[in-house]
Amino acid sequence: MQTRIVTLKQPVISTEVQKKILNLNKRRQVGILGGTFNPPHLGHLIMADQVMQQLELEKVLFMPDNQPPHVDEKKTIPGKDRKEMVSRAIMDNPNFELETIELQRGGISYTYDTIKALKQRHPDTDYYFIIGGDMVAYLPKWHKIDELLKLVHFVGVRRRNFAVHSNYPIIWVDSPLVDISSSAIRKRVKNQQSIHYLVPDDVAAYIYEKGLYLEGK
Ligand SMILES: Nc1ncnc2c1ncn2[C@@H]1O[C@H](COP(=O)(O)OP(=O)(O)OP(=O)(O)O)[C@@H](O)[C@H]1O
Ligand SMILES: O=C(O)c1ccc[n+]([C@@H]2O[C@H](COP(=O)([O-])O)[C@@H](O)[C@H]2O)c1
Repeated sequence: MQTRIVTLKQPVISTEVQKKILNLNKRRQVGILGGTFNPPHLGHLIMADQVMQQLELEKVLFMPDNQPPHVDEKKTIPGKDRKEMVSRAIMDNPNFELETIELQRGGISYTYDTIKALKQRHPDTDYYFIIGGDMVAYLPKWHKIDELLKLVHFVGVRRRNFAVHSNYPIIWVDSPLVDISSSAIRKRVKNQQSIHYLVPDDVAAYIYEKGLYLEGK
C-alpha cells in the first residue's frame, strides 16, 4: 500500500487580521486637554499636538470644564459658546475630539470625578491628562489628588529653559513656548486689537459674530 504524504496548508492570516488581533490586546492611549477654553487658542492646539506626537497617543480629547474648581472661581461665558469654539478650533484635525462629559454633568468639574466616569465607560483606555507646566505646582491642591494619580498619567508641558520640580510622577514634554493665553485674547478683543493668527479663523469669526468679550475681563 502506498503512503500518501499530505501537506497541510499553513493557515494564512492577512496583515489586516494580524493588526486587528494585536490591537485587540492593546490598551488605547488617549490624551485629554481639560480647560475653560474661554476662548481656545493656538497655544492649546500646539501643546495638544506636541504631546500627541511625542507620546504617540491615538488622539487628544478637548474637554471644556463646566465650572473650574478654583477657589477664586473664574468668570466665564456659557458652556455652549465654549463648546462651539472648541469644535471649530479642532475641526480640521481628525485626531482631536470634543469631550463634553463635564458640560453634561454640570456643577464643579473635578477631574477625579471625570476620569473615574471615563474609565468606567472605557476600561480599555489609559488616559494622559495634559496640563501647562505652570499648573503642576498646584496639583497638591487638586480634589482627591492621591486617588486621581492612580487613575491617570499627568503630562506637564514644559516651557523651554524652565525647570519645574514635582514630587508627583509627571511625564514632561517639551513644546515650543507659545505666549498666548485666553485672558490675553479676551483683553485684545475688548481693546479692539487683532487676534488674527492667535486663534483659528473660525473661532475669531464666532467671537465677532456673537460679540463676545467686548465687556468684562
Ligand atoms: N500658551 C500655553 N502654553 C502652555 N500651556 C497652556 C497655554 N495656554 C494654556 N495652557 C494650558 O492649557 C490648559 C487649559 O487652559 P485654559 O483653557 O485655562 O486657557 P488659559 O489660556 O490658561 O486661560 P486664562 O488666560 O483665562 O487663564 C491649562 O492646563 C493651561 O495651563
Ligand atoms: O480637580 C481639580 O481639583 C482641578 C483643579 C484645577 C484644575 N483642574 C482641571 O484642570 C484643567 C485646566 O484648568 P484651567 O482652570 O487652567 O482651565 C481643567 O480641566 C480643570 O477642570 C482640576
